[in-house]
Amino acid sequence: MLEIRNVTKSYDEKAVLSSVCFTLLDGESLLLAGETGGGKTTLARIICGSQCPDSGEVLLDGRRLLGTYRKRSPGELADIQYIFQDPYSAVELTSTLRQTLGETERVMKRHGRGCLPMEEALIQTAPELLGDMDKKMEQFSGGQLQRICIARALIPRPKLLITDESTSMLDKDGEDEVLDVLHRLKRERKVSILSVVHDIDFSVARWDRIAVLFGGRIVEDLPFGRFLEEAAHPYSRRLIESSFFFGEK
Ligand SMILES: Nc1ncnc2c1ncn2[C@@H]1O[C@H](COP(=O)(O)OP(=O)(O)OP(=O)(O)O)[C@@H](O)[C@H]1O
Repeated sequence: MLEIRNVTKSYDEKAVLSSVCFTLLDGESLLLAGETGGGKTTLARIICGSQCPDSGEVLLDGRRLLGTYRKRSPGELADIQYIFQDPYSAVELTSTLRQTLGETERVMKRHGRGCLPMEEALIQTAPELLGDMDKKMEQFSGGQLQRICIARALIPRPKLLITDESTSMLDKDGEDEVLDVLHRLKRERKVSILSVVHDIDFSVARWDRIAVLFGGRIVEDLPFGRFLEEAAHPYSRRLIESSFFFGEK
């Protein structure tokens, strides 16, 4: 279980996160929505260790995780994997699929850690690419690249996947395929998912919970199915209205 306790973060004395608290249970999926520039990515980076909070704690299975990558053990780093918004800049485009996935396998082995073989990871997210191991990354579509990034993230056998606007650069088909993969991983491999989003698509009712970050705090935290009716904070209501105004995707 992931537990965030009173996390604060300021940039140049501007408070971005003020005492953020929430928990994410094993195998649970949480959408983290909030205003633009509201600190969602900062919070996600603090959880995975690429940024240090000013104060507060991140705990995984009751263990306090230290500030940044350098202070975390290989096992703690393996436990939390991050999927970036832009799959094109998350990979080396001139490398082959085999090199891309093989590098993560090698790093895990170097640290003496067991891992999911790359072919098995690919079967979970993009089985149709198993015959394309020697193709270069630049030959794949954005949706395929994002699913390759998810396969790479599975190799260390993580407990938690953090996705940061990971479908926002994809077309509708690519988005649907990535969401299908994430929900299947949660269901079948019991991976917890924390998904940072700008807007909420209420037609994809497969998330367990929605939390809303506003003014540096979590102002709403409800089961997905109760959010439309029970969300009370004005910003949550705005999220709902804009979702219906612009039409569900
Ligand atoms: N390294 C940094 N140095 C200074 N300011 C930063 C830094 N990273 C983020 N910020 C600022 O902190 C605020 C929160 O940024 P963050 O990216 O976490 O928000 P967000 O909710 O993910 O935004 P968006 O929805 O637009 O992606 C913004 O005002 C941003 O400009």
